[in-house]
Amino acid sequence: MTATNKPAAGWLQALPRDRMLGEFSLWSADLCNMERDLARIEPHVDICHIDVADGHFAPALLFFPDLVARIRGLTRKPLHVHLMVQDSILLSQIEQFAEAGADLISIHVENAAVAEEALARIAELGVETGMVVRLETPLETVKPWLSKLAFVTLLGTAIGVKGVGLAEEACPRLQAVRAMLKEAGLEDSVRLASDGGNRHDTVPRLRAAGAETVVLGSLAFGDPDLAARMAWLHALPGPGEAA
Ligand SMILES: O=C(CO)[C@H](O)[C@H](O)COP(=O)(O)O
Repeated sequence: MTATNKPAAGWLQALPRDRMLGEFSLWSADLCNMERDLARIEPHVDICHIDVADGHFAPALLFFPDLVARIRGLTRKPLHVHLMVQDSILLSQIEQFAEAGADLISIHVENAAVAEEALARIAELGVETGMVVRLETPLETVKPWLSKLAFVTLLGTAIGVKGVGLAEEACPRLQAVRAMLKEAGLEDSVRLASDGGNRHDTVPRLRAAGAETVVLGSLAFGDPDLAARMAWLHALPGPGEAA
């Protein structure tokens, strides 16, 4: 595959709305065997999720543009870049990850001081716009931005960690944002995602609370049967649907 494998404009709107989608977090791939793992997930994954962290905004140092450009050449699936970086470098990171081939770039609501310019730039670059909310951040902070977004992600754990369980408040927070979207008439235009703590027992609860996509780390890369994992995910009943 080559860089020409980038999905066409409108890819996000073309994804089904009547079933839960699976984003796979490439942080949980075998980092020394990324090409092998990308080939294994290609027939199954809905969106590839790429965490970028600068060691300040979030504790880890994760992914960089040249690596994402290489990944772009190895997959036809959409690349969602989740930027966990300080305000001062946000715009430059947006430029670099868009150039590398990102299809959706999410910034944090906690980047509020530069968020307006950042979201405008993401859109100008022809990339879908997303925003992520840390677990401890009040949900009202995302409300003013909703009309500018195609994607909202709520963290279900502390920022920038993996291997930890879902926080109790994750499901009520999803329900609250789902209600906010409905009230604003944006339910059909903004997708709601949950990132962190996604396990076999927590994902059905997140789906019932209104999550439309979940970021899977070990639940995907540790599963020998991805076809069955995705069939399970796609069949989970949504809010108000019978189990
Ligand atoms: O992006 C993430 C954390 O920010 C993923 O949720 C992370 O890769 C989770 O891994 P796991 O589900 O194995 O804990």
